[in-house]
Amino acid sequence: MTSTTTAPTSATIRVAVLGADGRMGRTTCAAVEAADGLELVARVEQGDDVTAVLAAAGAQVAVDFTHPSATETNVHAALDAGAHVVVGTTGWTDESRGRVADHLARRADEGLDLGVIIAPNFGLSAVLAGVFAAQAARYFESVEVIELHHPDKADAPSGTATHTAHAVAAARRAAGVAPSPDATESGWEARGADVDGVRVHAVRLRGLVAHEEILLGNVGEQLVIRQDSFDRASFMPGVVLAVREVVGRPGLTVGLENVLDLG
Ligand SMILES: NC(=O)C1=CN([C@@H]2O[C@H](COP(=O)(O)OP(=O)(O)OC[C@H]3O[C@@H](n4cnc5c(N)ncnc54)[C@H](OP(=O)(O)O)[C@@H]3O)[C@@H](O)[C@H]2O)C=CC1
Ligand SMILES: O=C(O)C1=N[C@H](C(=O)O)C[C@H](O)C1
Repeated sequence: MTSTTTAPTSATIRVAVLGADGRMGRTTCAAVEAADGLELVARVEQGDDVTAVLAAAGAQVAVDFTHPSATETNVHAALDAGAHVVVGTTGWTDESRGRVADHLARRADEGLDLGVIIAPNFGLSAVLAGVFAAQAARYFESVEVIELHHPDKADAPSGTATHTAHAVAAARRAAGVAPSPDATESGWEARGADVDGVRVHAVRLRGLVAHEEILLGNVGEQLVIRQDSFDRASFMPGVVLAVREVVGRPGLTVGLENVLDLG
């Protein structure tokens, strides 16, 4: 059931959380309530009319931690309500991001400069791991990505690993590096997903939260870049930062590294 509060106070950013009953939603609601200058005005759940709830609550920023099948619809509904959006949910493609960019452009034409930040990972260790991997990628003959998660996760490979693989692939293309060598002739199902030419392996294991390794190899040497989120609290500084930033950052931003000026 949706709950809202009314009566805006001037200096605060009014925040709605979509997927409020989920693992990330619950943690985000608590982080928003604890953060200076943020006020939690709506907890939105499956079946709610997102545009109506956000408008009634006077939400300035919607934070989406729902499901890959729902997140794009939620973002359009939030933009219809005149809210900026911070998205942590995975499952985005060039096409769905393009439709959000078009929606933002239409709102800007109507005189409303809104921002959307889509970040596959809000954890600093994961953001830095992706940036470091992209920096290192051109210097190694081989690169593969392993992501490891709790077994209740809906999607594979993870949004973070997909984002990392694209960044690594782009860096290697820009530097003219050849594809990773691979003499595999059979058993391709054991070699992981092909994401932009980079092999990505997904592990699901009880006890894990969210973890990523980028393996880079040359003759006689290996570099392993690894990050671990042991607790969902690790995502919260990034979420709070994105909420504060998005109100002054019109248009679409993809990846927290760009908010942190690491991109
Ligand atoms: N960017 C980041 O740093 C992180 C991103 N994630 C991503 O966030 C997403 C959510 O993860 P997690 O919290 O673990 O998942 P959960 O399944 O724990 O929570 C998802 C919540 O969203 C609800 N929901 C589903 N569809 C809708 C909808 N259409 N409108 C509103 N609410 C909806 C679910 O309700 P119900 O149970 O009724 O279906 C549930 O309460 C995933 O895509 C995950 O990969 C996770 C961690 C960090
Ligand atoms: O589902 C999760 O838990 C996580 N999802 C995101 C992803 O798919 O990359 C971020 C983090 O890895 C946790």
